[in-house]
Amino acid sequence: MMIKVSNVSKSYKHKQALKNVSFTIEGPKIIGFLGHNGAGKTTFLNLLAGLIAPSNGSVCVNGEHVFNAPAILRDICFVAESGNFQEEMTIAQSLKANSFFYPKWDEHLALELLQVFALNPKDKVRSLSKGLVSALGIITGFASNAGITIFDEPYIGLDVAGRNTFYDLLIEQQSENPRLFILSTHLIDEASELFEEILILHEGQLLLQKTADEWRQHIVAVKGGALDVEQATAGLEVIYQHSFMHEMTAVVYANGRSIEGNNITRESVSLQDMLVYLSKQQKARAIV
Ligand SMILES: Nc1ncnc2c1ncn2[C@@H]1O[C@H](COP(=O)(O)OP(=O)(O)OP(=O)(O)O)[C@@H](O)[C@H]1O
Repeated sequence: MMIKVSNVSKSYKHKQALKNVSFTIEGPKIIGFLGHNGAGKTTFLNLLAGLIAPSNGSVCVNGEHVFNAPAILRDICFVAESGNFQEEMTIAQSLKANSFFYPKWDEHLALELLQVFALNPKDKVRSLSKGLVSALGIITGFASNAGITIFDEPYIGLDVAGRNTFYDLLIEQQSENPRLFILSTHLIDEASELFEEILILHEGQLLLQKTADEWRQHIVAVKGGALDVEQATAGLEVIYQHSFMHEMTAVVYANGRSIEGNNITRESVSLQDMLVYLSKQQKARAIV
């Protein structure tokens, strides 16, 4: 599956949620789609699921626009943050309705996962706790077998055990039946080992797109005296830079180059920290 996003902007009445965003993702792969509150993640995921149209630009899957394209949408399953289920249906009815919609639906997996999450198929969606609605979303997402499966904050209300079950399922499904999974979550460090590629949005703009290897091996925080750090990182892509007195921290994309110098330290950067660095850098740029 290939998603091509070209110059996409999306405005609501008083708010521009996405600003000229372009990128390409190719799967199968597990993608981490990250950003602070209000960054535009859900807006983009709604666009990708064909639920809303962009104000400008295009979102294409395998070369076709997703908006108003019923055939493509049968291969894209969007599990929304709030749980997009009919409240009056029972769990069994909800799963049945989805099985009619998604041509590659895996009934056997759906039944197995009902037991894993201890859901009673006769219960009405309306009666479920937040965690159990999340479980129903997780079951629907995996059983849909859709080429693109999107989980937007899939485990609200689920405890650690439930979240670990989700992570295990994601790994198991990706090895048995590889798909393009897109996962948007605030629990970044918890999920970061799963991601094969990361996209970070900030205030409607794409700040970073890197594979997990690029991020783990090549993104480095260099700390030390300002002149030493500047010298050691000269010519590299700077993700974040901050000086205080004569000390400096620079987070750089080393791209295979070794970073040498006197009186400097080099540290790897967790994904959670990178998100913080990126948004601080954006704020600093906005002030300048
Ligand atoms: N239907 C809407 N009408 C008006 N503004 C909206 C609407 N949906 C989203 N927005 C605004 O667009 C911006 C992006 O929102 P969006 O929900 O896409 O962000 P997000 O990254 O998913 O945030 P969160 O992590 O908090 O869910 C926010 O400022 C939000 O208030």
